Amino acid sequence: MNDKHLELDGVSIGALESVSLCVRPGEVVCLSGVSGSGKTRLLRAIADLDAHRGRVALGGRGQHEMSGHAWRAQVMMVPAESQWWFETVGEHFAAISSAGLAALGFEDGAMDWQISRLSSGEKQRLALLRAVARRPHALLLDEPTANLDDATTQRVERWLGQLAAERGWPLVWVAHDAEQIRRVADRHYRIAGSGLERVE
Ligand SMILES: Nc1ncnc2c1ncn2[C@@H]1O[C@H](COP(=O)(O)OP(=O)(O)OP(=O)(O)O)[C@@H](O)[C@H]1O
Repeated sequence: MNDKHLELDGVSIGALESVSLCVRPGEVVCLSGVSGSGKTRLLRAIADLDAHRGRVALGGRGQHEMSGHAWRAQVMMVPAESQWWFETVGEHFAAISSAGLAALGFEDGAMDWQISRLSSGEKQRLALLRAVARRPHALLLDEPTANLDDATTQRVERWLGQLAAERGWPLVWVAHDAEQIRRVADRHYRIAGSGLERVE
């Protein structure tokens, strides 16, 4: 199990200035804010996908002490719109995770599906499974249930919450839905102006 904290110290990107935050292993921190307030950009800064100022570290090791590729293998972002490179689902996975597929409402046969046939909700769930299968040490989720119905949303929430606790991931979860935030968050911050404001 991972025991590494994800730390942001004075991170600035776009309109956000000097954001500092520490997410503990197994802790779910939700980020909300109006459209365009900078939630996605902050996740992209944490994943070292966009240029930013300030320090981001996992377990005391700074983002810039390793290549972007090595960093993102540990601090993995699942964007709102997933990218797929091969023709079938299974080609994106090193091995079949029957338990993971079942937890997300799929049978093993889903590995043979063509990417072109996937619904947005199927893509979203399979992108989460793909990220989890790569054994990250921290996870950044951008509206991971945006395309899902209520029952599936809650199934995915339970699955992610359990995995974060079991594997000790610091988890940053961008969400809009207040009910969802109440269900999943250990802490909740709203983007207010150029910073984060704690919501109790
Ligand atoms: N690469 C970029 N360079 C400059 N500005 C950008 C860049 N990417 C996004 N922006 C702008 O930064 C602001 C924040 O964008 P961001 O995607 O982080 O918003 P968000 O809070 O995730 O919004 P939403 O809830 O609509 O997804 C927006 O005004 C957007 O147009």
